[in-house]
Amino acid sequence: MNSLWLTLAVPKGRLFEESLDFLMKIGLITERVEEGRKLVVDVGSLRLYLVKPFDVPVYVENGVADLGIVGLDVLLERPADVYRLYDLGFGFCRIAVAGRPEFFEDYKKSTHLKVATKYPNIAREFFSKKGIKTSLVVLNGSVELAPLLGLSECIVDLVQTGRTLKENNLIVYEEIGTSTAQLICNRVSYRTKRESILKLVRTLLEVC
Ligand SMILES: Nc1ncnc2c1ncn2[C@@H]1O[C@H](COP(=O)(O)OP(=O)(O)OP(=O)(O)O)[C@@H](O)[C@H]1O
Ligand SMILES: O=P(O)(O)OC[C@H]1O[C@H](OP(=O)(O)OP(=O)(O)O)[C@H](O)[C@@H]1O
Repeated sequence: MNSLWLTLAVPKGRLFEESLDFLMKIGLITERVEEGRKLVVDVGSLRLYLVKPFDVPVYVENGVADLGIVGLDVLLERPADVYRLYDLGFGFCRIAVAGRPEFFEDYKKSTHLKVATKYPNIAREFFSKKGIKTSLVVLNGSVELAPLLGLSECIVDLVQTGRTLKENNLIVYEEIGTSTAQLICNRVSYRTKRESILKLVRTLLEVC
């Protein structure tokens, strides 16, 4: 492995293709990589680790990967001791509170809410700043089902096109924030592989 070799944790799933587009655009890779069963892929001067989105900061924080690509939503939910090098711009979505239209007036008056979410820390912090107590129901997906079935009064989830909310007759109550993909870096790698990383950042600033 030469000194130019960098390791990068890439999120599988929704952000995968755009992450590769980005790597191609800045010339770090010249051929596409398939999202298959192979989890370590050497391409160009990079070693890619294909991991779950929520695991990207874990690999970077622990120094197993020098760099990572991850949604801001993940970093807000699980803060990691890493450098945030660059906002890559893709993977835009909103983090929002949503629920049934009929409950909206009660929502605005509530001092205690039952909230279903995949983002318990974001939800807790948001409502606690507003002085609202929460009972959290942590789910792993299809969160929109919770208010429909009475499991919660509202949800905190990602909204991109708004289609999932619409198809389930839910509305956005409030926006908490937005999220885009971020390039993150291990703190030690930033020093020990400074030359390669700064070269990458310079290219990125020229091209993006
Ligand atoms: N509409 C959206 N819904 C979910 N994630 C989105 C959306 N738009 C952009 N993203 C970004 O994509 C990331 C999630 O990707 P993906 O949906 O593949 O993973 P996941 O749902 O966390 O994983 P898995 O489905 O494997 O449990 C989010 O962290 C966010 O940054
Ligand atoms: O506004 P939209 O464009 O409809 O996107 C939002 C939906 O996409 C995500 O779910 P995902 O597809 O990742 O499935 P999941 O519910 O299993 O997490 C998110 O949790 C919303 O449910």
